[in-house]
Amino acid sequence: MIEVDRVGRSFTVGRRRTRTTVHAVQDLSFTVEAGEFVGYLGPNGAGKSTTIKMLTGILAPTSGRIQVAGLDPARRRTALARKIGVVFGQRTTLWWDLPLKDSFELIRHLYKVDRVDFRRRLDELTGLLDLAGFMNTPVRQLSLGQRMRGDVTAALLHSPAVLVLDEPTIGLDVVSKAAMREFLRRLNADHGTTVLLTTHDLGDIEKLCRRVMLIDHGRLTFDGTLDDLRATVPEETSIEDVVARLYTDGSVSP
Ligand SMILES: Nc1ncnc2c1ncn2[C@@H]1O[C@H](COP(=O)(O)OP(=O)(O)OP(=O)(O)O)[C@@H](O)[C@H]1O
Repeated sequence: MIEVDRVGRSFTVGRRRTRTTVHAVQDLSFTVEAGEFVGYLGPNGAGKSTTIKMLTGILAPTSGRIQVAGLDPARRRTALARKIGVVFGQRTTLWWDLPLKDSFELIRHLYKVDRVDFRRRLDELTGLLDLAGFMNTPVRQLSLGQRMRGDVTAALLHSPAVLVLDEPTIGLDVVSKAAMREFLRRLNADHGTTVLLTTHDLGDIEKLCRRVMLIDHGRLTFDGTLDDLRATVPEETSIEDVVARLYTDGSVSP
């Protein structure tokens, strides 16, 4: 479903004499099969957002090749939009001044979702994410947790095969976080939606992901199961300690 083959992305920063090249992602290769739920971890500045922007066609790679749902994201961004859903936890894709339900209606038009399919899907998502109480509320008046549920719904209205999530539980309280995780778990289990999840919340990873990929300084430093990741340290250690050690050492020795 997702194929990343020796991908690099660099940025030129500064002017004239201070001009330097930042290698945000380097020689990155991985494959995600249909139906997988994969966690994508890395310290600040590691290259996670750059990867996600390339997977969704927002940025083109400077080298290598990417295929998502059989399409080159940068070249086929519009076609890909029909097959992929994206949630950036720190930003909203909803219309700030419109009631939530109007945002959804606009998305139906943009994605040309059949009216009957849309109704069915929205009813299902309204139930699962408990949206009914604020469907008529303008987005700017929603709490963070309500807004996030709205954003996740917006990303799924066209029933995409792949969902890419960038910190979907950031700022949520424990109850909202648990509800969001349970929703994502069911989405993957019941609909077979392929999910790539970027988060700094290791609870998300522990609850949801069997497979974890770690990126550091733009390079993949680990790709394996959560158990493999834990096995990289000898004693009984929390996942936080394991990951903190990896971020500090920058390498994994099984
Ligand atoms: N548009 C840009 N121009 C210049 N440098 C950039 C740009 N976007 C990202 N970078 C640099 O590329 C590197 C990777 O950034 P990226 O945002 O992908 O990291 P990240 O893993 O998502 O970090 P965080 O966890 O802090 O969100 C960083 O050094 C960053 O400064």
